[in-house]
Amino acid sequence: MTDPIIELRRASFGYTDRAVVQAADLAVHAGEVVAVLGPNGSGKSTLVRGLLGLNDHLGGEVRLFGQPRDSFHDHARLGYVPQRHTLSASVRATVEEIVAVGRLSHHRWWRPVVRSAQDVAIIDKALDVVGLSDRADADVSTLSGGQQRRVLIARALASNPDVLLMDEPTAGVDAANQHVLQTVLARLADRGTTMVIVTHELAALAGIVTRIVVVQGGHIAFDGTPDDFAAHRDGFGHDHHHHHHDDEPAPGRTHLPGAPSAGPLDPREGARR
Ligand SMILES: Nc1ncnc2c1ncn2[C@@H]1O[C@H](COP(=O)(O)OP(=O)(O)OP(=O)(O)O)[C@@H](O)[C@H]1O
Repeated sequence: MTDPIIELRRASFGYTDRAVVQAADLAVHAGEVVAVLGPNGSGKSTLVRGLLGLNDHLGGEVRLFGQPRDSFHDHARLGYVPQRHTLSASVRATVEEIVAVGRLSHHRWWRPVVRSAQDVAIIDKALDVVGLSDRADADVSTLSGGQQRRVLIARALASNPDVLLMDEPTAGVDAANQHVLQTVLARLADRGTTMVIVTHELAALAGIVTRIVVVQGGHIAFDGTPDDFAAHRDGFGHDHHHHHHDDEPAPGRTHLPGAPSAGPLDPREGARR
């Protein structure tokens, strides 16, 4: 078996000297799609950000692609879509320009950035995967929140990462756009993309997820297959049923078949076509 892409051994992460995630053991291998579940404040974001080096590493080991994280510098291999992040309204850039930023990590900083034919092809492909090819020249400030999250996923994809880490990619997104995002994630899973997805919406990822990790009170309380999870879920005190307000689909709404075009459920979209 090859080295895990991500490996934590008794790893603790937190903020200054407060350990939020404690003694976490986790190994993610190529091709896995891992859903990270758990109640609000349990430490899911802290875990994902911690393994990326974005908060304090307070103990244990973190290895990326078989190397200790401190000696790992090939950051383009990790794509990260942060939580509740949309693009600032003050950004004056087109969708395509934002996605092109994902290519920067493949250019030497001391050379002028000239976009190669390969860059262009990868950018086009990333836009296609998230269903935004037809909006490539649109100003990002004119896109809905859900579309902006898809731009950020495309930007992460454009760096051709070996693993994509996403923190609640469907949070704060309306039902129609959530369905589009689900389609995007399913397409990525079909292509064999390794993913770690923090979510409160496991049902939306059914059929995609190969493994479930539950974080509770800063500890990994469960790590197993979706079948094991289904068999054990009553042991988790129903915490994972705790819906995040942002992620809760609007009552009475049905998902539109035939994504990726978000369609008439999002009035903002229709107005702009
Ligand atoms: N930047 C920060 N500085 C200090 N404490 C923080 C910071 N970010 C998070 N925390 C604390 O860490 C704990 C875990 O937060 P975290 O965001 O990891 O939880 P989560 O499981 O991702 O929650 P949610 O489902 O609400 O996104 C919380 O007690 C939170 O207050």
